[in-house]
Amino acid sequence: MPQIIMGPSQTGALDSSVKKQAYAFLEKLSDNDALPGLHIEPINNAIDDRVRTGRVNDFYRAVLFKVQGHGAEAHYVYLGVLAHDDAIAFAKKARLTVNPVNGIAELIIAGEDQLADAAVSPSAVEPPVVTTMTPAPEPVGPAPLLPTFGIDEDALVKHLGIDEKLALAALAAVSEDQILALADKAVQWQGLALIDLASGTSVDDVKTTLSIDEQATALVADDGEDERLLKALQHPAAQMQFAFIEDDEELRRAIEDTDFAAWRVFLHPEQRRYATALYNGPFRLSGGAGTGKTVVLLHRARYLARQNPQARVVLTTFTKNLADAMKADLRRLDPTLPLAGRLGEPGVFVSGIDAAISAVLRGGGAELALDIEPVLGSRSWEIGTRTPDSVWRDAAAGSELPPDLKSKAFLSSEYAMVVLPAKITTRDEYLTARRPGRGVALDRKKRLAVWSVIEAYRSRASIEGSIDFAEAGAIAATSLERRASAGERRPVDHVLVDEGQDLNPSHWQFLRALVEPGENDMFMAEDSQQRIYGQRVVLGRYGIRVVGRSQRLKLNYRTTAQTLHYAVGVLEGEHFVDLEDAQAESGHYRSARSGPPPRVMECSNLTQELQSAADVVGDWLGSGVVPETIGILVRDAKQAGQISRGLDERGITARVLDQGTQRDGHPLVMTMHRAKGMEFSRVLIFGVNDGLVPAQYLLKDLTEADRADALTRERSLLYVAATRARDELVVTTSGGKSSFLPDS
Ligand SMILES: Nc1ncnc2c1ncn2[C@@H]1O[C@H](COP(=O)(O)OP(=O)(O)OP(=O)(O)O)[C@@H](O)[C@H]1O
Repeated sequence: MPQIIMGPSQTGALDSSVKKQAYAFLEKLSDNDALPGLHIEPINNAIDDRVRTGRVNDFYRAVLFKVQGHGAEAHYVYLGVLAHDDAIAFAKKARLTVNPVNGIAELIIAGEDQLADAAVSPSAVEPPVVTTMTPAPEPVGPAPLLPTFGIDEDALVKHLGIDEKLALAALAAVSEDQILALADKAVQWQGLALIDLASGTSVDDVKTTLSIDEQATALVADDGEDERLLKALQHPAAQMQFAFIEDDEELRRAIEDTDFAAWRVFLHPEQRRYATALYNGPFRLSGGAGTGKTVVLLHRARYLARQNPQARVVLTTFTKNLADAMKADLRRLDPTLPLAGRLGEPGVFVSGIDAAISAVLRGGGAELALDIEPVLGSRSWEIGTRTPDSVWRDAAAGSELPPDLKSKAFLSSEYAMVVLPAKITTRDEYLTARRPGRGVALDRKKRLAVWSVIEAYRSRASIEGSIDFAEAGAIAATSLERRASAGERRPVDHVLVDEGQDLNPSHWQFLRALVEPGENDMFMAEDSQQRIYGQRVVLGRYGIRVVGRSQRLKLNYRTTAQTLHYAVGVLEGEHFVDLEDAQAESGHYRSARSGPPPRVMECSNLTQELQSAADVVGDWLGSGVVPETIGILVRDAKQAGQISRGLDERGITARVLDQGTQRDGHPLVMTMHRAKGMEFSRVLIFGVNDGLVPAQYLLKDLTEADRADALTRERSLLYVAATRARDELVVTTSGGKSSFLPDS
C-alpha cells in the first residue's frame, strides 16, 4: 500500500467538510493510488517532476510529491490542500531535495527568496562606499556575531550543509535577533542550526544535536534519486517536518483534528532520541521551561507500551492537575494506547504521585502494619485521614526552640528530608543522624528539642489515625521493598516522572521501590529552575544512580525569544542545583520564535492597574485572540478574586480556574502555582508588586537557609508564570513593582 508522509503544511484554515474530504482522499490514496477518482496528476512546467495534484472535490486539490523508490509501492509526501488554481501555482514551484552535505530532505519553494524579507542581508552591513581624498575613519558598528565564535563560511556550508546565501547573510548578522529573522525564513533545520550557533553552541555540538553525520550521505550516494530522497526524508532532522504516517487513525487525526499539535508527529531529533533510547538505568532529562520535556515523556510512554504491550508503565508528576493534563495529551497522542486503570496493570498508568502512593497503601491491607512500624515506630496502624499542617504548630507550641526552628516550614522539611528517609524512630537515632543539605547546624540541645516536637507530632497523628503525604510515601516505599525482598514481583516495569524537581525524598524512595533496578527503569524530567514546591533533593541519596545518564534540552518550543530573555532575567543572580547535586547548566537555552517584547505596566494604584489589565485583555479579545488562550496569573487566591471582579466591572468576564473548572469561552484567571505546566497564547501577570512577589508572609520566622530557599522558589514561581506565554507577555504592577522584575 502506498505510504503517506505528512510534510510541512501549506494549508490555511479549512472548514471541517473539506478536512473530511481531504482525509477521504488520502485514505483512498493510501489504499490504492491507481484509483481513477483520485486524479493524481503531474503538473506541466513544474520544477520538480515528482510533484502531483489530486482531486479532493470540485474546488480543492491536494498537493503532493510522488516518490517511487525501488519498492513496488509509491510514497506520497502530502503538503496540504489548496483551492484549485493556488494548488497548481504552488505545485509548480515546490521542490524536494536532498542536502548534498548531510543528506537531510528539504522542501524548497522557488521564487520565494527565503532571505528576501529577513532583517539582514550581506550588503546591509557592508561599510558604505565613501569617495573622498582623505582616508575616512573605519565605521564602527557591532561586530558580526557568528565569526566571534570562530565560525566561518566553510564551517557553515561545507561542514553543516547550510545554504550558501543563507550562510553569508548569517555570517554578517550582528545580533541574535537578526539570526532569528533569518532562521524564520530558512529551511527549518538550517534555521535551528543557526540559532544554536548564535547562542554559542559549537559546530560539532550542532551536528550531534541534529544527528548530522557526513558519512551518511556517502552511504546512499549510489542508490538512485528516489531512494536517496526516501532515506533523506527519514533523517532525524528531516523528521521535524516530514512524518511517516503509520495508520488510518493517525492519518485521520492529522487531517481532521484542528487541534492536531505539531508535537505529536514532528519531534526534534534529540526529543526522538530520548523518547526511544535504551538506558541501562535511571535517566535524567533536564531542560528549561517549554523545551518539550513533557512531550518526550508522552512519546516515551507510548514507545515503551508499544514495544511491549504487557509492560506496566507509570507516568507520574507532582500534582493531580498536571497528571490529568498528561493523561488527556496521551489520549490525544494515541487514542489506541492502552491506559491502565490500576497501578500494576499492563499499559500506561497516569497519576499524580500521591494518588499512586495511596493506591499502594490501599493494596497493602492488614500487612501495612508491618510497614508503618519501621517508618513511624509503634503507633496505631489505622490510617484514615491526612494530618493537617496545623498539627506541627500544636506540637511545637510549648517548645523552647527559637521561632525559626519551631516554624512549620523548618519542622516539616526536617521531618521530610532527614527523619523519614532515614526511617528514624528513636531519639538516639535522630541525635546522630546525618543532615546533609539542611543548611542549619543543630547542637545536641536543639536536636533533643526538635525530636520532642516530632514525637508530639507523631503521637497526635497516631491518636487521630492520620498520616501526612511524606509519611505515606515512606510507608508505601517500605511496603514495596518488603514485598520485593519476600520474592514478590515489583508492580511496575517503567517509571516516567515529570516535574521531578518538585518531588520529596519519600516520593523518590517510593518510585525507586516501584520498579526493579535495570534497563529503562526510571526516566525523569526536571528543571531545577522551576522548583516551586518542597526542598531540593539529591537523587543519589535515595538509591537512584543516574551518573553519566543525563541530558539537557535547550530549544524552547513555547515561548518567543523576547519573552524567554525576559523570564530568564527574573532568575538573574540565582544559582540552581540539579537532582544530581551539580550546578544546573542553563547556557544555550534559546527559542526559535520571535514576538513583541514583554510589556511591564507600572501603575500607581490598584484601580489604575485593574483598568490597565482590562485594556490589555480587551485589546486581545478585540483583535480576535481566542478567549480561553488568555491566561491571567496572580500570586494568590485573593488577587484572583480581585482581578476577576475588576474585569467584570469593566465588562470582561473571566473565569477563575480551580480544579475541574470548565475552560470555555473566557479568559482564565489562576494562581501562578496552578499555571504550572500549562501554556497560553497571551499571559498577563497581575499584581507583581513589592510585598506580594515574593509573598512576605512566607518569609516570616525562617532560618537563613530556609529563607534563601523560599526566595529562590518565589523567583522560580515568577519565572514559571512568565514562561507560560507562547506569543505575548504583559506584567502589571501597582504601588511599587517587585524587585524580581528585570529592568528590561
Ligand atoms: N517537537 C515539537 N514540535 C512542535 N511543538 C513542540 C515540540 N516539542 C514541544 N513542543 C511544544 O512546546 C510546548 C512546550 O512543551 P512541553 O510542555 O513538553 O515542555 P516542558 O519542557 O515540559 O515545559 P515546562 O517545563 O514549562 O512545563 C508545548 O506547546 C509543546 O506542544
